[in-house]
Amino acid sequence: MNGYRDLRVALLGCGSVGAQVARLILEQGDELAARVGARLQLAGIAVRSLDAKRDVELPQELFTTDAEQLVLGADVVVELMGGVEPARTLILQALEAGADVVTANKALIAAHGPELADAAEQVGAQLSYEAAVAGAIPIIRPLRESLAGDHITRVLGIVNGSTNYILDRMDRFGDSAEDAMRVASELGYLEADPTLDVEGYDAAQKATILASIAFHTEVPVDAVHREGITGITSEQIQAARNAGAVIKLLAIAERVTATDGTQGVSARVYPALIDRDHPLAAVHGGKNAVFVEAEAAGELMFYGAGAGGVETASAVLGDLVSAARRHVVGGPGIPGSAHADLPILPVGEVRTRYQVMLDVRDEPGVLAAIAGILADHGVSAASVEQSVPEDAAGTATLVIGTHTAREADLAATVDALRDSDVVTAVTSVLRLEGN
Ligand SMILES: NC(=O)C1=CN([C@@H]2O[C@H](COP(=O)(O)OP(=O)(O)OC[C@H]3O[C@@H](n4cnc5c(N)ncnc54)[C@H](O)[C@@H]3O)[C@@H](O)[C@H]2O)C=CC1
Ligand SMILES: N[C@@H](CC=O)C(=O)O
Ligand code: NA
Repeated sequence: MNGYRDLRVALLGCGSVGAQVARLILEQGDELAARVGARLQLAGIAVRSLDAKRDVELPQELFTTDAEQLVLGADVVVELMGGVEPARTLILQALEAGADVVTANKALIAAHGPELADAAEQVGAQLSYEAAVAGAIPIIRPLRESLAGDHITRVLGIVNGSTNYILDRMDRFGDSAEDAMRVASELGYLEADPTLDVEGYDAAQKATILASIAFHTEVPVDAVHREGITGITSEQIQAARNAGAVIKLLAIAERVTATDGTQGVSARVYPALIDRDHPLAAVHGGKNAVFVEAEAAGELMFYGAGAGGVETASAVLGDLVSAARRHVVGGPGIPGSAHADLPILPVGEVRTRYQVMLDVRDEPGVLAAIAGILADHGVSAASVEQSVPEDAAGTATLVIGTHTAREADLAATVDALRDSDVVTAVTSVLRLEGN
C-alpha cells in the first residue's frame, strides 16, 4: 500500500495486556509503520480458548490455539501469557528461529532471564522486557542503554502497586491492615494469589531483574532477601509518622562492600521507613517509582503506572517498535550483560539505619543498660524517644533511631535486647532507607 514491507508479529496471550497490545497494533497501524519503516502485521493471537470473552473486540480470524505454529515464521513474538511454561519453551523456539521476543513476564525473566538472554545472543536476536518491571514506566531501557556509561550505586524501587496501595491507605486514611487489604482486593489490585504481592515475591522478581541489569551480574531470585508487609501494624505506621517517615515496600539493588572488603551486590525486598521528604515518599496509591543513584548522573526517579492493561501495553509496544526497527536496519540485538559477575552478598553485610521500638521497665538505669547493649555491638543511637502510656504500669516505650549500622550487628543487638532484663518486648525493627 505504501511501500513498507510487512513484519510478522505473533502475539501469545490475549488477556488484560495482550488484548490492548492487539488493539493498539491494529488501530495505530499506519503510525507504527511510519515510525518503524515496516508494517507490523499481526499474524495471529494464540489463546487457550477461541470462544473466551475478551476485553476488546478483535477480528476472530486472528485467534488460534496453536501457539507453536504461530511462532514459526514470526519476525517478532510478543509473549503475554504469563507463567513459566509454556512461555519459556515458546520463547526459546522463537529465539532459536531468529525472531525477536518481547515479553512482560516478570516471573519468567526472574527465573530464566540468563538462559533466554543466551539464546537470544546466540542468534543475534533481541530479547526485551520493559513491561516486566514497573509496567508502563521506562526503567529497563534507561538502565540498559541510557545509563550504560555510568556506574549505578543503588536502585530503590516501589515496584509493587498493590502493597503500595495498602500501605498508603494505612498511612493516609488510618485504615487497619485488614481493611486496606480488603479494599485492595475489592478493587482487583492483588494478584490471583495475593501472597505474591503481600509477601514480596512479585517485588523480589523485579529486584532480581533490576539488580542483574544495574550491576551486570546474574542475580538469582532466590538470592534476594525477601520480607513482605503482612507484619506491618498501625502502630508502626504511626511511629513512622512520628519520626517524619513513611513505610514503603522497597525492592533494593545496591553495590555493597562487605566487612572483608569484597565488592558485591545486595538485592533485597522489605518494608522500610523512608523520610517524608524523599521523592519515594510521595508515591501514593497503586503507583510505582524507581529511584536510581548513579556516580555521574546522581539521583534520578522514574514514576508512573506499574500495572494496568493499556498502561503495560505501552511498554510492550515500545519494545515491539524497537525490535521491529532492528529488523529494518539489521544488525544484532543488544545482548544481556553479566560481565561484572559480582558476588551476591548476604543481607547481613548491608549497612543502613534502623528504627527499633521497645517496651522497657520504667525504672532508673534502663537507658544506660540499653545504651550499653548498643555500644557492645558497635551500633550507635542517633535518637531515643521515650513515652509512658497512661495505662502502662511500670513500663515505657522507647523508639531508638540508629546511625548507619551493619545489618548483622543490628540483628545481634536486637537479640541481646530481647534477652535483656530491662526490655519486656521488642515491638518493631525497621530499616530506614534512602539516606
Ligand atoms: N496486568 C498487568 O497490569 C501487568 C501484567 N504483566 C505481565 O504481563 C503478562 C500478561 O498479564 P495479563 O495480561 O495481566 O494476564 P491475563 O491473565 O489477563 O492474560 C493472560 C492470557 O494468556 C492466555 N494464556 C495463558 N496460557 C496460555 C497458553 N498456554 N496458550 C495460550 N494462551 C494462554 C490466558 O488465557 C489469558 O488470556 C504476565 O506475564 C504478567 O505478569 C506485567 C506488568 C503489569
Ligand atoms: N501485582 C503487581 C502487578 C504488576 O506487576 C502489582 O501489584 O504491582
Ligand atoms: Na517498565
